Amino acid sequence: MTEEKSSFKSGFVAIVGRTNVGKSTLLNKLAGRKVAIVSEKPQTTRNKILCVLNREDSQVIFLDTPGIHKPKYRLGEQMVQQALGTLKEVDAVLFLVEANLPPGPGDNYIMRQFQDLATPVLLVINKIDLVRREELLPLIEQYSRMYNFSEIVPVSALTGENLSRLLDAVTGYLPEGPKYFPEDMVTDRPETFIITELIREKVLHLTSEEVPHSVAVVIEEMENRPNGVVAVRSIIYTEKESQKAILIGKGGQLLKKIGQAAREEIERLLGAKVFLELWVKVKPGWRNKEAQIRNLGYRDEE
Ligand SMILES: Nc1nc2c(ncn2[C@@H]2O[C@H](COP(=O)(O)OP(=O)(O)OP(=O)(O)O)[C@@H](O)[C@H]2O)c(=O)[nH]1
Repeated sequence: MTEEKSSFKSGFVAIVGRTNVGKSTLLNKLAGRKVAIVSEKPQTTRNKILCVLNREDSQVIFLDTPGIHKPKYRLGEQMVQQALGTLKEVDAVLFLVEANLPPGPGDNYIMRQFQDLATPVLLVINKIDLVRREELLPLIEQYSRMYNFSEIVPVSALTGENLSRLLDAVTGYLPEGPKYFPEDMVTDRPETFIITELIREKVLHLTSEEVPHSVAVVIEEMENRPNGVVAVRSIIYTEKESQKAILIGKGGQLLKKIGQAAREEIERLLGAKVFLELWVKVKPGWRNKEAQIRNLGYRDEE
């Protein structure tokens, strides 16, 4: 994890909205040429990282949560529950609607998922270039009667109007945190990268200075099991036997703690149950960079 000044903010933001509201257009415009990561792989039961937006003082990771949208076919209860779990755990939710249409059944369906949700929901009224100003106010009033939105931001994803205001608003809901992704990274496996970083972060938090910051984490295997569990096998490389012993701890206690803490966060990221297997190996001179390169080149059997 890159060291940042304490005021750096980062977090996860779920984007929801029915088809055609302009989700892709918005993301492309927000990311501009700075898009670091776009995952093309369709993932039906897992949260998909849509893009990672880097600003000077923040990093926003936008997630898609497929189970929230009005189902074209009957979604499994498990998938809906997972999606709702995601909404609970992200730092903010962006709910996209269209300025040129009144709230419809698709919008209502999504808003019903927000009931009892503590996460701030920002209403983004898109396509304001299609309506006159005086039409906007009644629409804003209509939506605010339907749900207690934390903020309402009218934008045009097409022209870019008000998008910087939207980003400022979103950043306001992010906690202080690390830069999860390097700015120049381009990969279609962002999850793999972030999982190694989460494990590494737990190692650093739960060990003393005797274990240097140069531990490397590699994902050996990642598999989506038919029961919806994502199985991850990961190796933590240390430089010396003594460091390995520290990491494992008495009776394996520390490694267990690291695994538990990392697993909870990986589950939050993927929106799925995770089975995490951690191994510690000694490899003198193993540099972190090599681990990253290896992870970026990671492939699964498909
Ligand atoms: N006038 C106008 N058109 C927009 C705006 N944003 C998106 N559109 C148009 O709306 C249509 C749908 O936009 P998309 O970005 O594909 O919508 P989406 O929500 O990603 O759609 P799905 O992928 O089907 O969920 C496209 O024709 C866009 O050009 C906007 O701010 N103003």
